Amino acid sequence: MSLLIVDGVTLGYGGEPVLRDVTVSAEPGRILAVTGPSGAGKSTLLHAMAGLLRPLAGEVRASGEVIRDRDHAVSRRIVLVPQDNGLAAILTAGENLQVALMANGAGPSEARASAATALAALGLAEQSGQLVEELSGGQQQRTALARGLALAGDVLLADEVTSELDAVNRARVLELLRAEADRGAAVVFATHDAEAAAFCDAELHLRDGSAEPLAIVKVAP
Ligand SMILES: Nc1ncnc2c1ncn2[C@@H]1O[C@H](COP(=O)(O)OP(=O)(O)OP(=O)(O)O)[C@@H](O)[C@H]1O
Repeated sequence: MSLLIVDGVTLGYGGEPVLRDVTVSAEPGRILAVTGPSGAGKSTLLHAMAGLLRPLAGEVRASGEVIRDRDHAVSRRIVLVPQDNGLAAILTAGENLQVALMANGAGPSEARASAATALAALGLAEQSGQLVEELSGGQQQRTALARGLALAGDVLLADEVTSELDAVNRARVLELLRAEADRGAAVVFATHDAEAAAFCDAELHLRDGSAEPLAIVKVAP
């Protein structure tokens, strides 16, 4: 399992940096909440952790290795559940999981079984054969998380994975994030939801405007 370290990272898209000099670590067995208002840079930080966005300064390391790009992050078993779900709309829920699992080295029958288990854990057993474009927003969100959990990575980066869920499913997702940490993964959870953040072990709060220094407002003992 990997310790993911963000070390003095500055991130941006060409203009003023979105985040400056951010340092934080995501530890195996723990859930780190990344909070802050809309536009504060939560997704930007997760994208850098996932190798999708190259830092302007500083570095992201997993188990001591500097993450170069997304392919490298995938090889270090860093799994991203993106805010927009990233599902293929013309495939079924089950196929979305199976394709990802097979790309990750599973054989077809193992992929089918793991996909079924992960969808069932999210209450989506009945939806496995349904096209993603026919699923509700919340069902799509749960399918994307099921795919991320099925990949059983060393690091799970979950971007706003409860925003479209009712109370029952939100509680279910938080329990599954906890189980993922208990399995030994380092879990990073970007969220607007203060109650969900309180469920996590530590919190990194990003300030709007982002020129302000960042504060870790809660760190578990
Ligand atoms: N691809 C991009 N190109 C240019 N600017 C971007 C890009 N992605 C994000 N930004 C900008 O970076 C800033 C932070 O965006 P980001 O999506 O990281 O915020 P967030 O905290 O995740 O917001 P939300 O809670 O609304 O999802 C915003 O000002 C946004 O406009």
